[in-house]
Amino acid sequence: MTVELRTQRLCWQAAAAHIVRDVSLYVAPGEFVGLLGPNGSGKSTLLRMIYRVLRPASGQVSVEGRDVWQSGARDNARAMAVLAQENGSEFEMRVRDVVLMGRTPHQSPFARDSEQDLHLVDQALRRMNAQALAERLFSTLSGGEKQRVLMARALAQQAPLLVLDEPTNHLDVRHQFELLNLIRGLGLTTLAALHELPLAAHYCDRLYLLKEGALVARGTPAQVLTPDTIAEVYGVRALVQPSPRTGKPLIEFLPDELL
Ligand SMILES: Nc1ncnc2c1ncn2[C@@H]1O[C@H](COP(=O)(O)OP(=O)(O)OP(=O)(O)O)[C@@H](O)[C@H]1O
Repeated sequence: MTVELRTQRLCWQAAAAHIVRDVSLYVAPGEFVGLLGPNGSGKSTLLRMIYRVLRPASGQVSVEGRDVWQSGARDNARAMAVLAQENGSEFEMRVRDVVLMGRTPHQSPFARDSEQDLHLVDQALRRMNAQALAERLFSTLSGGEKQRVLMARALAQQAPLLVLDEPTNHLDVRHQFELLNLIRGLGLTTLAALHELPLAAHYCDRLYLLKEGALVARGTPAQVLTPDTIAEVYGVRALVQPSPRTGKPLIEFLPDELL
């Protein structure tokens, strides 16, 4: 099953500051959409309203037409798996039990973990190449290992929608590719905040670009990742040309020519 995600005119403010302004976006069933923007542009705040941690000042979030803020936490957890930025590094739990938390929305209260739950946990750990960590204490893992385990927890949840806040954070280059290949291969509806423009260009079907809380560009990677837009939003000069191999935008940053 795949689902669609829609936000309509989402706003959030802190004191008098408008942190997210009027953001309407759409992720089609099975689409992998990237959310880009500089530090502090509002990506995490927007995602937190989508995954129902931060109540919007105004606007709506709906999954398959159902308003997430009108639905229960359990229904939402079945529909949406989340990789948040605050990564729960305080967990004093075995890795296997952290991943098992992903099964909670499917379990009835006080029920024991089923064979199916344990099987899905093993499968998710294998997919994230983290089986060897299963018996370790989560708090003792490296940053990248934690990230892979939390991604395994999101996979074990078997939700049709993934909302990911910087999923490649802490990952080395090979693990970044493995994770993004995996996400693309799952074919789930996915919205991911990303910092690495070259990765977004290669992996995402479409992109939304935030600046100071508002959307300033949307479209395919080739439409969004132009030298002018990168200069305007990030203050960095870049050369962009289609890859001879994939046709997707190849970005060469010019780090000595900051604007
Ligand atoms: N509770 C709050 N009170 C005041 N300001 C806040 C609050 N939460 C977020 N902000 C501010 O809102 C802005 C957007 O923050 P947010 O974390 O959404 O940005 P981001 O695009 O995810 O940034 P980064 O790329 O650095 O992770 C920042 O300037 C942040 O300091």
